[in-house]
Amino acid sequence: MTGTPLRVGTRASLLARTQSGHVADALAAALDRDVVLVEVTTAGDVSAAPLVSFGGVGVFVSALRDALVRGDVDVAVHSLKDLPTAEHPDIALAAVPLREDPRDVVVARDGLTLGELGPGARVGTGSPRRASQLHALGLGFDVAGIRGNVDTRIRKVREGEYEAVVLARAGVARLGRLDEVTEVLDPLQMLPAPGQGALAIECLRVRSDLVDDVRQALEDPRTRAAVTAERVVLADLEAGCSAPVGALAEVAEGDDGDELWIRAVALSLDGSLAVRRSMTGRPEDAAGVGHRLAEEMVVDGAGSLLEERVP
Ligand SMILES: NCc1[nH]cc(CCC(=O)O)c1CC(=O)O
Repeated sequence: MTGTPLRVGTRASLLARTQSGHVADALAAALDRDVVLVEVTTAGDVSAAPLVSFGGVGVFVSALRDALVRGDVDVAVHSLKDLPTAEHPDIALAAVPLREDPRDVVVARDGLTLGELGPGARVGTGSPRRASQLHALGLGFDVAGIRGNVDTRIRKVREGEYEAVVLARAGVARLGRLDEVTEVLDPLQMLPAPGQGALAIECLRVRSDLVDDVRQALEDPRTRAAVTAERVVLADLEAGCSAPVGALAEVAEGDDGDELWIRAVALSLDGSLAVRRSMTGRPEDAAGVGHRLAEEMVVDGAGSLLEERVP
């Protein structure tokens, strides 16, 4: 290996460093180059305030993007679900690697499942999407906000502060903590966040050779199609609706080539109202499928879920 090392920017958390480390190894092998990880601290890592209080989804992402734009790093690795749906003018989503299992999981006391927890059980999540779907189960959970990394959240169950927490399986898996999981949630009951379990590898658009190399090295076209459809649904619903949204698309071989299947839900915060829809289409038309699905959901009332039910 020769030349200057490729600088891969990562958040400093253990989860981020673990997933970025895998990306760095894969890039080093595919490009036959030295690769170094560069840690970038983000507002989301520093503040313990609820995420919604300081600008929502973009907080984990902007510091890494700033480092790309400044030229401090060549490549940035994010959890794709943390990316804002709007494209950045100067930054390309160079690659979407094969995603992990996108489902949510439960870590509950005494090995319990959600169905085995009693009414009034205190279940921790900081995500409106998870909170509303927990309420929608109708089990009377006391859904309470929680912050902190995966480790902290699991510890809060151990220490009795919460009877259960809901987490992304992908994050728990990347940290090697799957033995703590007491239930893997069926997407029928808990649709994951759009892009959950997938990584986003970004580079500056002007560095088109690097964009090509990174795509060649890491891209999984089926994951790209799936997350494209999911994120289009989110973007379209965000335009006319601030309700929590879950979406999960899968691409599988059909009789006539690959087929994309997507399910999505938008809910009122208290979970009492939900619009659920699914659709199939071709992976090449992933964005089109997402647009049509969102349109059907709006016709079904997704846009007015929150306005009518402000608590
Ligand atoms: N919200 C923060 C966040 N961003 C990505 C993951 C997990 C990994 C992933 O979904 O790719 C998590 C933790 C969680 O939701 O449990």
